[in-house]
Amino acid sequence: MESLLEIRNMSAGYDKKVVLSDVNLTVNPEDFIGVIGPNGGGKTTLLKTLLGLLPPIKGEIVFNESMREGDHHHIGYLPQVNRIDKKFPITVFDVVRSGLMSRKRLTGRYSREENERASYLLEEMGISALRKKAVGELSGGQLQRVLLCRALVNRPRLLILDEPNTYVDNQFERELYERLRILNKDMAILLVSHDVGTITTYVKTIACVNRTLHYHPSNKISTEQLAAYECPIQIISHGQIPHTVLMQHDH
Ligand SMILES: Nc1ncnc2c1ncn2[C@@H]1O[C@H](COP(=O)(O)OP(=O)(O)OP(=O)(O)O)[C@@H](O)[C@H]1O
Repeated sequence: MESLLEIRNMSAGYDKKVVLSDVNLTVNPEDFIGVIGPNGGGKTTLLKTLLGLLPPIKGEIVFNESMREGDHHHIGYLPQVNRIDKKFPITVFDVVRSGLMSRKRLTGRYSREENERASYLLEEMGISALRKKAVGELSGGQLQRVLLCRALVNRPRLLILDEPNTYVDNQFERELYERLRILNKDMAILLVSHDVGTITTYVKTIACVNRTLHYHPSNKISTEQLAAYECPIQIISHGQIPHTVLMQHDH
């Protein structure tokens, strides 16, 4: 299996409430997939199943051998910043290292390489000076940078980002998307976004999620196609859509 993972005929949901059904998706190492869909369509549910937080009701997710390390999958995850408890008294450096948690459990402490990796990422992201700060003291943009370091510290083969354009910091948002382009040379990326403009600018392919998943093997998508996938653009978009990036139906 050359792909990183395959979702096969999966249904997922909560307490017998099926949110997603018949989901099939193959994620390859070079993929940059934008995940879009209306509110409540099941995007977060899909992420939860990939992260192993929610077992499929039906079907399965098959991970490539290279994605597995004990019970740990090589997935880096950047949560929505508003899902983070900022009152938690933990330093920036420890948050970054917490991305290594499953390794630490084996030995009880971090190796020199792991500490160096965490320091390197802080340096890379231009936030070394924040190393000893408590996360509660950070701005939204700073916190996002820290969380991206955490997502990358374990050298993931797949990076999952949940709605990064809810970032408060516009400069970081631009920086982030440029950074993702570079990171995509080394890892697959799955980006959940409400911003169709961003999606079509940066991603390579699109997954429309609304009760099921329609895979669109291009980053150009017309409003007609979105409608056919039951992902009408008015429902998805929260802001203005730069329609130049959307394919016209006669193309
Ligand atoms: N823990 C839960 N228990 C029961 N139902 C849930 C739970 N979490 C989500 N749901 C329901 O599952 C459906 C899909 O929700 P999900 O959060 O996956 O959608 P989404 O596409 O991520 O939406 P949004 O764009 O608003 O974040 C919704 O109807 C939601 O109410």
